[in-house]
Amino acid sequence: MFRLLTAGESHGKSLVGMIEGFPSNVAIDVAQINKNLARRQGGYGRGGRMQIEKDQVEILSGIRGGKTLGSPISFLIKNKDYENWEPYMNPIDVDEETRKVTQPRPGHADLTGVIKYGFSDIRNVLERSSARETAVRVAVGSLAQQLMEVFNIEVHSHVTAIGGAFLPEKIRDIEKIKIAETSEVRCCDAEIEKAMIEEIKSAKEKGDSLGGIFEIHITGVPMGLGSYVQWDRKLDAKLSYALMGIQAIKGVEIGYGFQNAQQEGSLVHDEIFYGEDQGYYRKTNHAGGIEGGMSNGEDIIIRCAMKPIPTLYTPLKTVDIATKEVVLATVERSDTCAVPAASIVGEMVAITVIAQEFLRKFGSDSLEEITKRWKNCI
Ligand SMILES: Cc1cc2nc3c(=O)[nH]c(=O)nc-3n(C[C@H](O)[C@H](O)[C@H](O)COP(=O)(O)O)c2cc1C
Ligand SMILES: C=C(O[C@@H]1CC(C(=O)O)=C[C@@H](OP(=O)(O)O)[C@H]1O)C(=O)O
Repeated sequence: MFRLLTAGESHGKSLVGMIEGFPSNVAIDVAQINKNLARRQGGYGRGGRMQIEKDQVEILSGIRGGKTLGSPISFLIKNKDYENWEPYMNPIDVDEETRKVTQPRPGHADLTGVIKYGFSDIRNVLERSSARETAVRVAVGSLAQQLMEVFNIEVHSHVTAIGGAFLPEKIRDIEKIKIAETSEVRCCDAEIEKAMIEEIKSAKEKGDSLGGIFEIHITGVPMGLGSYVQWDRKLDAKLSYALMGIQAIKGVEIGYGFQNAQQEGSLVHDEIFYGEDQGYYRKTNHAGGIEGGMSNGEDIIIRCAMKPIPTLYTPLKTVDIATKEVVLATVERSDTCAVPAASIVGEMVAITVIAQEFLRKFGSDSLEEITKRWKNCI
């Protein structure tokens, strides 16, 4: 079981991550981390900031000669944009009155953040509440992903809805889902992809924004991660907690969660079969691979709903916190839609939870120890 902390302001010098409890002797490919960072920066609908940044991880500790040491892993991801923001973001010396932000954006952390922490400048809030922070969680997830790949556990995702454009069918063929990797909006259906892009174009023209839904599939997860014995050990609870922790995620569904609620049990529960070769198995997976708070050996399937981006180029009404006058909300440079980017964050956050629970079950000192215990169990 490992824990993680992230730090860093969006336009500060750097983002920082620290992981404690990651096992030793795991081979780490930095190129794979950077590939995931690049995937998170992509997707149709992103704003100008992504033209400035080219996220790359710099490992500071915990890895030697390409293998983990079991000691805390720390790393940074530089913010290239800091050069442009240094006068406003220098940790020691800034002119607090220049470019003060006082017009809170509905839907963002701005208003409650300044009141909660006692600020007169919304910049003090938006810098940390920004989803720039998710780059760190993607880097952490990339380490978890590399550990899980040793045990044939893989994570994939695809975007199933953007605004009013959505995939009408539920796709359960992982090879089809992988096609999303080549799509600008990470959708695996060419027609729906076109409709999604049109939705984003039209929102952008209007100065509006969009949300959507993405789906995560995790394959190869053995039976028994998580537990039914205590509420806070349930795998579905842990996954939803972590995924809800991603900025703008407002709904998490396991399997056919909401649709199951509208059907009779006989149509919902996945019948149990046994075969000499595969052991226990199911012919359906309405449960999304989790029963009783434990992985049941089927693919884990999770959907996440993302609300529309709060910053609007055609802004909504708000109240200026300095004058208390009704004004239009601040327009910070912004994405129009970041559902494709969020799907990468979702993948990496989900695989982090799976890795944590995997280590809880199979031990967490060295890769060799974990492998022995895993082999005894499968
Ligand atoms: C990948 C990603 C990119 C985002 N980009 C923006 C953006 O450009 N502008 C914005 O206002 N919000 C953006 N958001 C959403 C805000 O960060 C989020 O709505 C805000 O922090 C308030 O938190 P909440 O929505 O969880 O309540 C983004 C979220 C994600 C996951
Ligand atoms: C920087 C990232 O996303 C940012 C998330 C974000 C927000 O409010 O969440 C606002 C925007 O920041 P900026 O005003 O600097 O353009 C996005 O670009 C990123 O994903 O790396």
